Amino acid sequence: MKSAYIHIPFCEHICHYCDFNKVFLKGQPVDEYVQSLIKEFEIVLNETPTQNLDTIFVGGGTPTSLNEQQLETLCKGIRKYLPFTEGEFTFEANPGDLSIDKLKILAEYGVNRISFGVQSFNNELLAKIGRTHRVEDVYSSLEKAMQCGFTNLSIDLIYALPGQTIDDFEATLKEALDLQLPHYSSYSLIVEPKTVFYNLMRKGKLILPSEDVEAEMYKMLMSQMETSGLNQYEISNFSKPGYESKHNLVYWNNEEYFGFGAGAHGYINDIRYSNAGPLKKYMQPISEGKRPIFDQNKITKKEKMEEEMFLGLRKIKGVQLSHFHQKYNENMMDVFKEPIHEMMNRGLLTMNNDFLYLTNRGKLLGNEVFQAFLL
Ligand SMILES: C[S@@+](CC[C@H](N)C(=O)[O-])C[C@H]1O[C@@H](n2cnc3c(N)ncnc32)[C@H](O)[C@@H]1O
Ligand SMILES: C[S@@+](CC[C@H](N)C(=O)[O-])C[C@H]1O[C@@H](n2cnc3c(N)ncnc32)[C@H](O)[C@@H]1O
Ligand code: SF4
Repeated sequence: MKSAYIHIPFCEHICHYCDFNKVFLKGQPVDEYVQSLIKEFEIVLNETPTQNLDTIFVGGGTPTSLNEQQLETLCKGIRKYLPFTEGEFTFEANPGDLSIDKLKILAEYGVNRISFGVQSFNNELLAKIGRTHRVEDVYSSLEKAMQCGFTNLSIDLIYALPGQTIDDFEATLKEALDLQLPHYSSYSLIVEPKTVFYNLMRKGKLILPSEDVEAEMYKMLMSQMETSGLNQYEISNFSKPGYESKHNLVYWNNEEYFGFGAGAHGYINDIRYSNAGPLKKYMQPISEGKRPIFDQNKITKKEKMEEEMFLGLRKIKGVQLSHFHQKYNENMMDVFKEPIHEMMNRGLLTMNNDFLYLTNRGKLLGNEVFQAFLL
């Protein structure tokens, strides 16, 4: 499998929790940015010819903050330069941003999956975390998307938000699940440096649910998803059979992908790289026909094996011993003897005949487990 990620770094508002690479849309050189992206496709594909991509993911920032014309130009450029015939083609969207005209353009160019940043079904909480959409927008956006023929729809939720109670999250989950979508992602809030929430926290003005409450919310999430027939396939991701996000599985399976756009990261021919994040630093080299690389690293075999574990253990089915042997010609139980034993003794990892995977307790302490594999 091979993929492409394309980053659109514009947002019509900045949420209080978000530290992704993004800028306030107003006054930005959006047309020039779209042209730079297309030029970047051309430069990179020239340098690294590729047979076929299995998935494309346009994320952000907010891809749907582009206007109709910009969306169409971008989609045309994608289809012209990226070798993609069939597979998963996702756009991220903010509820309320998608007009029928925009949806028609996406459909026309082969987009077949939309992931909406819903976050919560509580209008008060939405306002508190700095979102501008309201619950009504979620319903109208989903309805429009379905009208335009989209069936592979997903929503993102965040839990353990400031002031959020277990009952509140339960109500949000119920509304989300009543929609009977084929895919859901639900992340626990991370308070990231340089965000509004971080500053509030430092001043002691951010009241967050306790760790115990957060763990309760996660357990409730898993059990409600299961009751609704959704299969947990990764720490934070749930789907109906066949609707797992193939793009994200490329990351967790430690496979390769191009990263296009400001701040995007990629992994091609054993090199992990990231593009320059600030718009000017991204666009300048491209205008001279050069790649906008900020940093790159050749990945050694040892690092590759570590990443295989670090990423692969996020999947609920875990990492496969026979696949590891086939890929690296090494025995996983030898290479990672110590962390595997330690994590198994602590009841965080377990094993069946060919898979090493997280226990229920391990799912709650995932980050500790993943870290242990960085030798
Ligand atoms: C970077 S956003 C981009 C998509 C779109 N602009 C949006 O806001 O929905 C992708 C997802 O990351 C999640 N996310 C962003 N910041 C987060 C944080 N600090 N903690 C937990 N989840 C976060 C949100 O669920 C969000 O939908
Ligand atoms: C947090 S995930 C949400 C995925 C969503 N839940 C789904 O199922 O499609 C998506 C975000 O991760 C970030 N992201 C993903 N791949 C990336 C890459 N290759 N380079 C930079 N950022 C990336 C982007 O900010 C993007 O909005
Ligand atoms: S969460 Fe989405 S809309 Fe909000 S600032 Fe981040 S990228 Fe923009």
